[in-house]
Amino acid sequence: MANQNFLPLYEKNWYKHNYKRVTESLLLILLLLLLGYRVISVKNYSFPWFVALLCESWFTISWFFTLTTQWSPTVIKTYPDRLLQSVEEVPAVDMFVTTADPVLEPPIITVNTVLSLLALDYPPHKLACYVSDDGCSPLTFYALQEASKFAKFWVPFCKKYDVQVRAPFRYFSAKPQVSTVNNTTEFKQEWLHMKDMYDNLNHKIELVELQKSNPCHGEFDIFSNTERTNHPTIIQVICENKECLADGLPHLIYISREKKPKQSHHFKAGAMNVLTRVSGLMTNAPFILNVDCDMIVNNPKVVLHALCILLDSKGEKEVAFAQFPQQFYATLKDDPFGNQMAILIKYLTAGIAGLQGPFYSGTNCFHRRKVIYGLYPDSMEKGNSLSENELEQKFGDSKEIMKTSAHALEGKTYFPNHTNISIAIDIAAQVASCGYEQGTGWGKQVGWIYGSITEDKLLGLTIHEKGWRSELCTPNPIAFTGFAPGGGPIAMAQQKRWAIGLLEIFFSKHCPIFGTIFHKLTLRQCLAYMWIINYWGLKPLFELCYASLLSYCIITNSNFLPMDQGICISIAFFIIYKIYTISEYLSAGLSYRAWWNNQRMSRITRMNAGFCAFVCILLKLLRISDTVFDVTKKDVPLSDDVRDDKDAGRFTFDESLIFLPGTTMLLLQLTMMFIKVLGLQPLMPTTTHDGNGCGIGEIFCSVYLIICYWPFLRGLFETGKYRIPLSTIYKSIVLTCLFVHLSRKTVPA
Ligand SMILES: O=c1ccn([C@@H]2O[C@H](COP(=O)(O)OP(=O)(O)O[C@H]3O[C@H](CO)[C@@H](O)[C@H](O)[C@H]3O)[C@@H](O)[C@H]2O)c(=O)[nH]1
Ligand SMILES: [Mn+2]
Repeated sequence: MANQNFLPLYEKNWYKHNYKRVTESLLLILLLLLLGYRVISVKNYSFPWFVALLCESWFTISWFFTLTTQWSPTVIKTYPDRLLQSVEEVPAVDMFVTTADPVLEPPIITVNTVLSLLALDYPPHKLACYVSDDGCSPLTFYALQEASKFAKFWVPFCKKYDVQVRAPFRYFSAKPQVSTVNNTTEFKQEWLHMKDMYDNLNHKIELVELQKSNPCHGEFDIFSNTERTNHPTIIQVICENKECLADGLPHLIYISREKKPKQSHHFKAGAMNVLTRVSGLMTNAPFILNVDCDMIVNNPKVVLHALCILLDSKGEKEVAFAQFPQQFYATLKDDPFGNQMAILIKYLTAGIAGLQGPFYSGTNCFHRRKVIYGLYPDSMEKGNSLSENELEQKFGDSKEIMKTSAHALEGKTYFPNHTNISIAIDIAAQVASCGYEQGTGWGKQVGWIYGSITEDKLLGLTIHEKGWRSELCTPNPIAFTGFAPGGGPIAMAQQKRWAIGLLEIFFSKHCPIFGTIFHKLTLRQCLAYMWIINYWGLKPLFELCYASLLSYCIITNSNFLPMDQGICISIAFFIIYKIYTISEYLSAGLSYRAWWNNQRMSRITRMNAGFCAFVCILLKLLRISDTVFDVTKKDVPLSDDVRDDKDAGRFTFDESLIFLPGTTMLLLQLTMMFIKVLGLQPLMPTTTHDGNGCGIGEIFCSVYLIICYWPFLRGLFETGKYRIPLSTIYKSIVLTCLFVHLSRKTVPA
């Protein structure tokens, strides 16, 4: 199947940001200077001085992670035309969609994602779409059935008029694009007709949702007496392209794996493993695309772009997966919640792509099935034939799974009876049961690896550790777009989950440092993994500590920032860093406002989510409580013109403890200002050093922090969901008093 031509199917170009590199190095030098200054100025030695030294050392290490990660960015260009010329027949691709809760993830969203997949520009008989429903919801099933009926009209319409965005809610939310092809009455009529049909579909799904009348009759019988956490496996073939028609539709299969109460289901990773096995029995495609239920296809040629990488003669031997970035639709202006990650994608992700390859981000990714089955790059050429015994140990005792897995590992890409999907259902139900994985390699050496709620990073890491590379693919138009949760409890909980998951990886045997020492993770890739673990999980603690130090110094009238010329280093760092980040935003075509919003939000999210994640990890390490994957709530997207809503960019709060660190930090800084302004600081402590009280530097930082926490400051006085709940405020007051009291205790009378 490899590309016979000599022309590569994709090209990779490294580019240099010289100016950026110089600034980054300068910042590193300044940080080192500051550390050096702290160490040599013996006369300043004091408790705050040492804590500051510790935090700043960590910030220096963090900066080093960032610097190496974005040092050598790359961009690749794919050539789908060359691909089509060089292969006789394109390979099959299995597509996985996961959904977990019909309330948090309204079925209409999943339906749109599925429709955008069914309408891909790729031979439909080579595609199969598997939807995993961890919610075991008849509504989701019903919605998919209706969607499949609608798809019979929608897919031909999209292909006929070469529609770009094939998720109807996005397509109909914009005005129809007028071009010469579609500026006809015929098109206009069809457009109206399709819109009518879609509205009808939407209406039907909403109606069932409203009536909550679970349609538990006929085909829905299977859902009677089921509970979300207690039900047998349900697998239904919603649409089967039996004759393998090239103008038919892809197969569509609904799967709700067996659940039993009190059994660990491993959240999304568990769902992905069931999907892998069931699809292995049914279609066993050599490539797997997986998306979250809200990640719609935005570029119908994605499969071709991904295959350019995976089928390229070099890529075929080295590249395990092709990752597309996570980008978002219907985004708010100027990124008020700092969650659009534009800068992260532009600089850091591109930088990682220049190393061993981008992290697997859980969605928008094409995997090789054999790599998921545990293949090493060295076995790629000779193939990997396992004995009967080994197969059983790894893949479990289903004869069919053993057979199909062996096929996949040996690279026999076409499953012999790929038309007999319905026949496989009974066996499929068996491999989707909760007991199947017991004593097998699933979740350990095979499939999605268990042990972290950011299962994506963990799987990607184990693949990189085997010596595989990965590639980042950024076609134009953007490949996939998804839903970005706004600012407030939902986003905060998501950030916390990421932080927890990354810390879980750090504190496990899969820690990237071991990956470099004992396996084939390259050093710089290890540093890139350390960058992400640090950014979400570790650094927030030091930030919090640094911020508390500020308050401590103001209360005790001491200082931790240099009082002499040393302060120039800090000031220079602050100014250059700010200019550096502003220029990053401006050169990415973003505004000052977007820059400021991101600066501010990164203080807020890091401290709140990061600190809570740390507490959760402590509880886990102490075996007091385990971590859970809380699904992010997704809203049905509004059309483009409705989203100028003034309140959309306002921060919201709820009772959750996640806002406690931030609220406390704000109250603490405000109290400090009061103490300072009213002159309530203790007199100059009988210091051992030169005895300067707290200086202008501390005051400046404190004011800066208060400005960053503006949404919280407003939250103290707002109403409704924009208000910080009183219970949180009370708790923060108690903590603040405690902090002030303890700090004062340390001052000798
Ligand atoms: O028990 C579960 C929990 C979640 N999911 C699915 O997992 C996906 C991601 O969940 P979401 O709540 O949207 O989390 P995000 O934080 O938005 O997801 C990001 O982070 C996750 C890891 O924390 C990755 O798995 C995702 O791919 C990545 O997009 C969704 O399709 C869910 O339906 C399940 O199938 N079963
Ligand atoms: Mn999501």
